[in-house]
Amino acid sequence: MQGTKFTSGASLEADAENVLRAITPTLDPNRHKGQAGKIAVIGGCREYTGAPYFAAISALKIGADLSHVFCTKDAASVIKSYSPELIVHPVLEESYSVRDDEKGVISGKVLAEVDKWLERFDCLVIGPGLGRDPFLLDCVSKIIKLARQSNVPIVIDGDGLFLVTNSLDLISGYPLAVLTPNVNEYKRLVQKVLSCEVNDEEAHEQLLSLAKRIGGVTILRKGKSDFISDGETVKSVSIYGSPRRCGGQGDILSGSVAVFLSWARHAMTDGDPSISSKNPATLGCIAGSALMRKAASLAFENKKRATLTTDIIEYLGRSLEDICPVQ
Ligand SMILES: NC(=O)C1=CN([C@@H]2O[C@H](COP(=O)(O)OP(=O)(O)OC[C@H]3O[C@@H](n4cnc5c(N)ncnc54)[C@H](OP(=O)(O)O)[C@@H]3O)[C@@H](O)[C@H]2O)[C@@H](O)CC1
Ligand SMILES: Nc1ncnc2c1ncn2[C@@H]1O[C@H](COP(=O)(O)OP(=O)(O)OP(=O)(O)O)[C@@H](O)[C@H]1O
Ligand SMILES: [Mg+2]
Repeated sequence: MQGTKFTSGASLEADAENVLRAITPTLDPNRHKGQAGKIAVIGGCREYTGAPYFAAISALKIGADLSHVFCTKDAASVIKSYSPELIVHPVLEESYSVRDDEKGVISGKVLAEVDKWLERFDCLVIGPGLGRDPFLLDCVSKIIKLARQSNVPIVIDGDGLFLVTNSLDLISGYPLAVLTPNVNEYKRLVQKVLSCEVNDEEAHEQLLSLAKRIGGVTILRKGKSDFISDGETVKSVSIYGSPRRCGGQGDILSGSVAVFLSWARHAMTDGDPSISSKNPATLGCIAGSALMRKAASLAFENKKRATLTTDIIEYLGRSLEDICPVQ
């Protein structure tokens, strides 16, 4: 991204610390469990158990009250064993465990299990460690449709992006959808939606038109700087992160964006005038990106080359505390 039009515009840089301060709720003794956020991650299969864990535990470490994971049966006991804090639902099925003649019934059961909970969630994160099994992705398409009907915000990452890039109708025109593509995922989106290649000379305009063409979703393009657009504006978050590119940092980000998006919506409902005209999805992305990068830089200061995703997660709390101290 260096040397592009995109990075040269200093005015693009978001005032991330003030966004974090505006949307982070105070710790009020009158609040009950759940009011600081109930998040669910849809992801976790035979191959990947780390990614949904990272997303779900990050949500808790930032300050959400409850974090659920909906994953396959194979992944569930593994994810539970990482943490007793997570509520894990072993409901998803992959093709290898389902006969063709059972698919309709099983798909109905998966949907019913998720639907029981759906309206209680403030945000879903769809995709970390989901895998690409066609039957499983078909069930997840139906979950996305249900979430839309119930106006539940969704953050789409990892294999969730693989799914929606091939079925854009799932999210097109849904302003409560956030896409968090990495370099590969962004390339696939641009190719599919704009029928061209990524153009870093016109990166700002390209991101705007991508968000506009998909129809009002918010896109957080991850990279050396993160760029965020809802089709109306473009913002960047460039605060220093970490030079370590260990896997899992995007998963932290997706869980963080889910919490901050929920908090931003609550702050707006509470009538905070400093953010009343803003898009909560954009605010959630700015806050999530800034916090993830700050935590990564603190972890790197301490662990250098040995920095891993679990180390970064340990710094999420302190990073938020530095910006918004508990009163
Ligand atoms: N500890 C964990 O559990 C972690 C798990 N993680 C989880 O991993 C998943 C993939 O995410 P990622 O970031 O590796 O995807 P990305 O950069 O597009 O791909 C890199 C290359 O791999 C290939 N490829 C990927 N999946 C494929 C498949 N099923 N079958 C075939 N090819 C596949 C891909 O090829 P292409 O898509 O271009 O065809 C590209 O060349 C996702 O669920 C994520 O959450 C991460 O969050 C890290 C920590
Ligand atoms: N070159 C970089 N310098 C600093 N931070 C970066 C750089 N590249 C990515 N990041 C940060 O790391 C986080 C994850 O981005 P990344 O592109 O690694 O996602 P990802 O490939 O989806 O990760 P994951 O391994 O979890 O799937 C983002 O918050 C982004 O800001
Ligand atoms: Mg990723």
